Amino acid sequence: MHSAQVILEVKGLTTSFQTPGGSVKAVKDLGFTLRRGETLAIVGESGCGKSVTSFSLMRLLAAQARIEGEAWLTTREGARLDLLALPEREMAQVRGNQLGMIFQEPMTSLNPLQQVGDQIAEAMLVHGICGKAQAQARALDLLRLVGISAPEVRARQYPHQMSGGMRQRVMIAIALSCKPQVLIADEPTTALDVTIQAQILRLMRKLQGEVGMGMLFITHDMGVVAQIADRVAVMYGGQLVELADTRTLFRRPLHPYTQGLLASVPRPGQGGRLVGIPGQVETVYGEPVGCRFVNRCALAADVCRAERPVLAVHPEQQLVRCHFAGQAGAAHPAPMTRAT
Ligand SMILES: Nc1ncnc2c1ncn2[C@@H]1O[C@H](COP(=O)(O)OP(=O)(O)OP(=O)(O)O)[C@@H](O)[C@H]1O
Repeated sequence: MHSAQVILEVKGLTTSFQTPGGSVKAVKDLGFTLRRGETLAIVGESGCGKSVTSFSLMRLLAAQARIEGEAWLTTREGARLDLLALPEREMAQVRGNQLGMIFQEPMTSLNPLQQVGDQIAEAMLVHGICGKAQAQARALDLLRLVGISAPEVRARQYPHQMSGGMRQRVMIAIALSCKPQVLIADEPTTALDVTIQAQILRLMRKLQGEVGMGMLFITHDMGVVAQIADRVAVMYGGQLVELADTRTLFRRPLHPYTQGLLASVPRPGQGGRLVGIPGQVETVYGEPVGCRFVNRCALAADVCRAERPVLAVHPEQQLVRCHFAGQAGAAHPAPMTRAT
């Protein structure tokens, strides 16, 4: 995996919004790489900056958002494009083509008035991937690929005639139709029940293996992370606080926030109470001195209020932003299982 080609390289991504209360840096100096065939999960509680990260990379935020930094995508043809600097006309060609997307609620992304087969074909036509007849034939192949039986019948249906799980499969078919280099999946299974969720995760993992794309998987659910991710980026207050391969992170989380997230995952057969993280994510205005997690952290000391912790490299290439990284020990290592 580690020798595979880097297809997305994000450096210093910072996204801010001007609000009546001041400037909010929803994402601050975020950096990571994504390799071909790799899944990187971005995790954290609501409000930590996951969605702003994905919308910044896709450049789908409202005009008042200010996005800084670099995000280099390697195209199928081998060109390197900075997604944050491309003129909008070129970005529109990249979106849905080199860069696929799936969101939490397919009903808001699918057109309720168009048959699903036509919606899948349209993505290919818009990007000039092939002609109409070929796009329609390929739409049926894609429906089959994502596990929808009787694709000839289903292709003529409208979104409301399908179940939630089936609509999400259609969204995946649309996202895969142009064979993207990178797929951004923002909470794609959150609205589904656990059985369907497991099916969709298995499907995404399988298709990723076949297509070879890199996947940025945004979720707040550590159980889902264990099933799908090769590496995990943990975000808090808009910042990366820990980055490690999934096995290392689950076995030996070093940041108190990651330890708290893992401690709040139910563990079969263990009984006992779930331990939550006290307090909640606060909106960060301006440039606070010190650690953004300080008000919720059991290890907080004077240095945490006075000095910003930097992202430091620990053994096994684990990146951690904490003055006391690992000092609470891997207090709550959670079990790790994979769907595939
Ligand atoms: N348009 C906006 N104007 C001002 N602040 C915003 C705007 N959009 C997002 N934010 C702020 O950015 C921060 C990060 O939000 P974001 O939606 O990325 O969180 P998230 O981790 O994806 O949460 P969720 O899982 O609930 O979607 C939050 O503090 C939010 O209030």
